[in-house]
Amino acid sequence: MIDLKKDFKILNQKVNDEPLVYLDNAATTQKPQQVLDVLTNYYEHDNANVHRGVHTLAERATADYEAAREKVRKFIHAASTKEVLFTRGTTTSLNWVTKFAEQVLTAGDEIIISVAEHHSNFVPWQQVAEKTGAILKIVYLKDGALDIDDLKEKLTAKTKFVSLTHASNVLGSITPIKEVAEWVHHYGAYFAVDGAQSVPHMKIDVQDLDVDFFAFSGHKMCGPTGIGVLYGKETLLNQMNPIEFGGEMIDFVYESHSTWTELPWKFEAGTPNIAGAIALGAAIDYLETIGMDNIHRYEQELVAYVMPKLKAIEGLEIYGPEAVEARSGVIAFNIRGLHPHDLATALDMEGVAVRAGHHCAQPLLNYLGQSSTARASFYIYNTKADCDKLVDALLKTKEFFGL
Ligand SMILES: Cc1ncc(COP(=O)(O)O)c(CN[C@@H](CS)C(=O)O)c1O
Repeated sequence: MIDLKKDFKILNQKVNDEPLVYLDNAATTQKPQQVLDVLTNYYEHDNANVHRGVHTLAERATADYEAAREKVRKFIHAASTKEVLFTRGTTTSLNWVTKFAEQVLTAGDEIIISVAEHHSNFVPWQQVAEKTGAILKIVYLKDGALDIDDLKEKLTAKTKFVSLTHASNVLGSITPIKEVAEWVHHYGAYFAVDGAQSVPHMKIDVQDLDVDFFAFSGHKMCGPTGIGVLYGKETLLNQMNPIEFGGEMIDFVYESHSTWTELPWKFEAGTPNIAGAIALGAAIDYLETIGMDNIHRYEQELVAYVMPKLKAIEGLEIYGPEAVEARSGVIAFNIRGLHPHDLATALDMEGVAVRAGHHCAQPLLNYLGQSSTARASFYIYNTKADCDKLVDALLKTKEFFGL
């Protein structure tokens, strides 16, 4: 991978007099100049509301907005732009899926999620189970990843929804979505996938995976915050009631009732995040220039490089699958005798930015017997020198605390 840092001015700064080493990409990624320029250019030259005006700027803004939707469609290989809904991000997308679940679930139906889910794919399902009387079943782990046998055992004729993360934001484990989809559909259930930590890092083909819903966030893939996507099969989105009501999503408003417009706009009430969507399109262009397979391969190279060095640090415990090829670029770890927050603070003193906490995955941390961990997460602009700086800063931290 060529050194991409030149596209990311933000990375060219010192933190505590040390060069910044940004390793918190699972939280949010940095934005290349190419994306920032598109965002600025939109506001400087094309800004207007979409689908509502015939004047030139409105036509240009609408064309740019819908071109971004087409870029998303192509990026995830959806069959139609009708299946690409712009949302605020993964959390909103998954909440929308549970609104559809509320429509179709009845008491006694079963929902399956895993213990490794992010809160945005855990709490909404708790809520919909409570509202509908459906039963929420949890699948557990084996060797640091989803236990497929446990999933198969828990699938029954009563299973109506399965919702799983494609890649864990803590374990770095990657779930075999295509295999799971076959099992889920064999039982006649719907399958939703949380793609927040997979879409930025690997090629996604929603038709090949045969998922019913797929959610992801723009800010985790070089795009701005506030824009995300919910992919849904057209047949299901046509059955789904609108989530928000108002302008744009209507066909006709009578005094007595209203009718809805066609997909995808049925789900886009009000003025959308026009600039965010257009900038997400620019982020997709940027990532496609590098190539998603190249990105996945490069991240696995970094993980393969750093893992032995981390494992050689006495007292450092790593969570997640052993095999590098079963992992994304997320590595959660703890050092015996050191609170993760103290560890992350000490690393920050060395210019190294990692996350510490429960990573919005408290059921998982509890299952691991931990209240919190530190977490390093790599992306396209990280280098082996960044890996070496992480290891060096960890050793200095251990020395500082006399561990
Ligand atoms: C697997 C997974 N699923 C959903 C989300 C939510 O994404 P939003 O863009 O915030 O809606 C995230 C975001 N995880 C961040 C913030 S907690 C992390 O540091 O791990 C995620 O990792």
